[in-house]
Amino acid sequence: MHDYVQTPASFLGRKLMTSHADHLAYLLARDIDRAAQQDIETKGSFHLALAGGTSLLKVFQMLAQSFANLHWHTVHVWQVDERCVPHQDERSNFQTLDRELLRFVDIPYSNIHPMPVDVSGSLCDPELGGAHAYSETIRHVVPNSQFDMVVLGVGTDGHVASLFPGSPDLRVDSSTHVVITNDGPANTQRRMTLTLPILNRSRRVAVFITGSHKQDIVKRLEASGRGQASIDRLPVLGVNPVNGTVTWYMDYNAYTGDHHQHAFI
Ligand SMILES: O=C1O[C@H](COP(=O)(O)O)[C@@H](O)[C@H](O)[C@H]1O
Repeated sequence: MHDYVQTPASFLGRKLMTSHADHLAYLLARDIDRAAQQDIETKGSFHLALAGGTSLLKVFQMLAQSFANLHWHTVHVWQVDERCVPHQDERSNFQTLDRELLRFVDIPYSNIHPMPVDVSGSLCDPELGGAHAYSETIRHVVPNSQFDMVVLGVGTDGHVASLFPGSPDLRVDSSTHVVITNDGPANTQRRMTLTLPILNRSRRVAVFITGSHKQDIVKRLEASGRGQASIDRLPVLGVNPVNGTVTWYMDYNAYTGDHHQHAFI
């Protein structure tokens, strides 16, 4: 006897989409494709910022396999966050992005915007001003510094991009768009990351959460209050674009865990 669970259409007041992980990756890739087609038709370009982590691998692969016909030459790809490691390092988010997506699509080199974490072997050296440089590139290339779509993951501790619980970077002023952080757990090295103010300027945000190891964080988010104290504890709660949409994509394992069968309502 299967246990049927109906999932609601919203999570924390924003749209929720649930499915099995593979299908969910397809749905998100399809939504990126649709948004890109719409924006390319109306304004001629599409600025897409992509997070790192393992959950998004399936989405990158899906985009490469099923949506390679998108007009990639008018798409700009940006990074949400990056570890301060060389691009050849397997921990590099850019390496993953390139390996799983960029090398398979027809995107011009000049439309790819890796975070400058490795400048001639100097990794996130504050003297070299990499965070400022990335912020300036965004300001010059992205109209109104407003990404058309940002795709995020969530850590089991509630971190989003490379903004970790308790980080002072969760309280930066609205003009600070890119920072170097060193606030993660002991085993995470320094990183470069977009901040909440620029994420919250985006026109569309997708948050992709899969796997039963994310069940606890989903429950904590659901039970949490709002306000700065909650954001300090669970940074993803700070993603709340005033003029943009947020869609949560959660697979059944992350959302309802042990139940076997599910249905949309
Ligand atoms: O460290 C990071 O973690 C989050 C979540 O990653 P996942 O492996 O659990 O999918 C990710 O969104 C972030 O960009 C990344 O740098």
